[in-house]
Amino acid sequence: MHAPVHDRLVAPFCSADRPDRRIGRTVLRIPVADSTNAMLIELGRAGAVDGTVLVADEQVAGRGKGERSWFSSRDESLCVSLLLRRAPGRDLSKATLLAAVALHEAVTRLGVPAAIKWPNDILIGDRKVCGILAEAAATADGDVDFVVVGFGLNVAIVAETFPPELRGIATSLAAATGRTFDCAAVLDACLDSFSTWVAVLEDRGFAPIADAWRRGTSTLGRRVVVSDSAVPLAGTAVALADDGALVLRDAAGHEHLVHSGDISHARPPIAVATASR
Ligand SMILES: O=C(O)CCCC[C@@H]1SC[C@@H]2NC(=O)N[C@@H]21
Repeated sequence: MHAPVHDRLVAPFCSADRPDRRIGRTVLRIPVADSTNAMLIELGRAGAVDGTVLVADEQVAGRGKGERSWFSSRDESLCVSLLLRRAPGRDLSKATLLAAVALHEAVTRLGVPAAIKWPNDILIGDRKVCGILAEAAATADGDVDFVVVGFGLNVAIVAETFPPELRGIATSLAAATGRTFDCAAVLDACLDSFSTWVAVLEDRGFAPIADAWRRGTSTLGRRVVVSDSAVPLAGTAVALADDGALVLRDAAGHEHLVHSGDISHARPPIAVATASR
């Protein structure tokens, strides 16, 4: 049985106490987390303030999308969660796309060409360098109390360290570029970027986030396959709807809204299965 999260926190390794920052004024650090998302939800229920960031040196039960686990490597990847209490950041679908925009910006500002795959994977080439999982915590009445946005960013993992099933589909900043990156500096860049984009959302609404997402994505215009839909669904990704759904046009010209789930980018030629609305 673990001690309560509060008792396991240690001094942060990146610049904490930055009042200028919207996200990460308070950075909490834990040597070993099961899941930073799970722990920050626990801290949020205990009253952690809006914008609190939790970073783990090591994460042993990282949660991925769709009940999957998330692989990380001590000192070679960032496992980070941040807490959004205030509207409109507390909206799960907005937070999901905002996180993609913020992390895409942080990675490209580090000089690494990257792209967003719908809804919020960050790719270098065709390989995933960063995954994002936004989770909502509910009040007793069932309303959203706060949202926790977690991201796992592969900073310095070398190709051979990835488990066999991830080799060929995952990469890290260092593996993709041959350069050296410092986790603390990368975290700083990410928190600066989150701070900027949360402020944009609060001041100007969601439209600038959606526009930045559209500029940063490699999904639009591509043929994609929805892997976990009940009916086989494939087609061309033609737009991002205002609510963050992906608009998919199938071979028959019918448009489908994909609100959640996983897609894969297909390389042509593909056999396009069609499905009606
Ligand atoms: O499947 C995905 O692409 C999402 C992966 C999200 C992983 C991060 S690592 C930090 C945070 N804590 C977790 O348990 N998951 C997220």
